[in-house]
Amino acid sequence: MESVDWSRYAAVLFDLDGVITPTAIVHMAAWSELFNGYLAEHHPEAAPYTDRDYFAHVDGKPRYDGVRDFLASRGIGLPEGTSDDPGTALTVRGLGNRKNDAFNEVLARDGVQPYPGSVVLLDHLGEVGVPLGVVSSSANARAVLQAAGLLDRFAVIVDGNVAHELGLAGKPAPDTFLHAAEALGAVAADSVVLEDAVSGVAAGAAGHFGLVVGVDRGAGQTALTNAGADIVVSELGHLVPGGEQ
Ligand SMILES: O=P(O)(O)OC[C@H]1O[C@@H](O)[C@H](O)[C@@H](O)[C@@H]1O
Repeated sequence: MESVDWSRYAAVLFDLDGVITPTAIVHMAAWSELFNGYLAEHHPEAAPYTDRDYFAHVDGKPRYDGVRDFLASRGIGLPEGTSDDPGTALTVRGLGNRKNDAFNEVLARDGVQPYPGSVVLLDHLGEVGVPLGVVSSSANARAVLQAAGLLDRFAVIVDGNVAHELGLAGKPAPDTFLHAAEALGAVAADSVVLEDAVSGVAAGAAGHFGLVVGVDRGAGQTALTNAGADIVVSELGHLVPGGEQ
């Protein structure tokens, strides 16, 4: 794997969960608990939810889109409900909120340690002086960055709340990435996207970013390449000069 000459770029945009922090694993566990509990109780005839469903229907998308898209894969449609539905409500938003409670319990209990290789890359980019942004579908992105001690590394954070307030379409649409690049004073062609989810890589490709890096944490090299990744790595430290071994 060749390292990247980061000084060529005007902005670098990171997805968070699964790219900077291993919190994709926490999301995956919370989703599995939610969907398997729901299916067992209400649709025992349906095929159980697996990690394959996560990568195909949920990974990288805004919370309620993930609920809706997974349920649709089993032919199930629920009323949308409202964002303040309790976790017991049998609505798209109620189920999403139930999962969010489980995610936040684990976050409070275990804290977050970033991937060491991702910190190596962030340190290097800090030295190069490229403006950095986080573009995450998660409404919990700030809390996760804070817990990881990395909140101050990023000049711009476009999370699930910002997207909602500004009415930006979620990944796989490119809108949140384009907004972050613009906020950093850069155009897409001079900016880099780093993503572990097929939906996020597809968003980077749709936005015609200068470099789309797929980070394979389980989605698979082929799936990320097919979604539009220019290169795929397993570890962000490999993208730092001298860090490719
Ligand atoms: O429910 P949240 O924290 O707003 O996050 C939404 C999504 O955020 C993405 O970053 C994760 O990859 C998904 O697993 C998660 O479902």
